[in-house]
Amino acid sequence: MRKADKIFIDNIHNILENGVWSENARPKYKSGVTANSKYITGSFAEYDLSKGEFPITTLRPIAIKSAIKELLWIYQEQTSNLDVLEEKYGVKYWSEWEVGDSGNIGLRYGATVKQHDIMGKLLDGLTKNPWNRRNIINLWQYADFEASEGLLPCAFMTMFDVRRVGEDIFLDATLTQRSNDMLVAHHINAMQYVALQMMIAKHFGWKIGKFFYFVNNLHIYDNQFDNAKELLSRTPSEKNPILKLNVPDGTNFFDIKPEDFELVDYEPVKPQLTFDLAI
Ligand SMILES: Nc1nc(=O)c2c([nH]1)NC[C@@H]1CN(c3ccc(C(=O)N[C@@H](CCC(=O)O)C(=O)O)cc3)CN21
Ligand SMILES: O=c1ccn([C@H]2C[C@H](O)[C@@H](COP(=O)(O)O)O2)c(=O)[nH]1
Repeated sequence: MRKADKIFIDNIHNILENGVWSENARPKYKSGVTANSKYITGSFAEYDLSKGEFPITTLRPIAIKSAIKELLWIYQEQTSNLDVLEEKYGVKYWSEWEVGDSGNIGLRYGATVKQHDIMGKLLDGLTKNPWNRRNIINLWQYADFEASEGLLPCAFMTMFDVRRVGEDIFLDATLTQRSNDMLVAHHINAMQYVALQMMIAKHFGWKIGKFFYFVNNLHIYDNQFDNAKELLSRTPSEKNPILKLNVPDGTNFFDIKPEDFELVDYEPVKPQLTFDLAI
């Protein structure tokens, strides 16, 4: 079985059998009922992208194109404006987290990237000395949290390092996430940061290396148990999906478009599941 499917199945079993229940949970369902979840802490996985190990399950369809568009909204557009996400990119799934009638999700994500010129500084650091060990994206900015309301970032820190093997330079990345709605967003989050890693690698003409994924609180909500059991009853695809970025080496980070990405050999098990999200 593919690594990502095995890890997903193991994580579901682990949460159902060894997880503990949240108390005083923040989110609520649309009905107003508190959304509790069963969770484990300290989940870690390693994927060698250069060997075709991508962090995507085949047990249900994952909205990869939407995930990549959301990522471009954050790191290229550098805005938290929902009109941009919904109208330019056609991604609707953030609307529940609008702050009042502001049209945005607060000084968070893309607005934080812009506020601190995080992407500019990251690319600059890698340009000046690829072997520096300080290539960090940190969206956990307390000053921004004090400046506006809004959901706090979940996938909040990414670190990058280069590694030479013979003639080739590989770019490795670590994504750190404080909280993850596993059935909904585990593979969305992992694959969107793999896409970011691929974009940075292309910008410099490097190869993609390893992707490390750490989640501190990995959970399944109390209204998702039927979905969890349905996923466990399925047989993963025999095919191994691979994400490709079809642009030449050296393509500027900001010139890469959603349609430059292609997910090949992706034949997820259907039908799609539906989720009543914790908001
Ligand atoms: N409880 C919760 N879970 C999340 O995953 C989440 C939040 N809240 N709050 C902020 C963002 C919004 N995210 C979301 C929200 C909805 C979908 C969703 O509905 N996904 C569908 C398909 C969407 C599509 O086709 O565009 C899915 O089946 O995964 C995904 C990510 C991730 N984040
Ligand atoms: O990119 C994302 C954004 C959000 N989530 C999930 C993780 C949690 O279930 C909620 C956020 O609730 P908190 O109470 O702030 O932890 O949204 C995700 O998995 N990925």
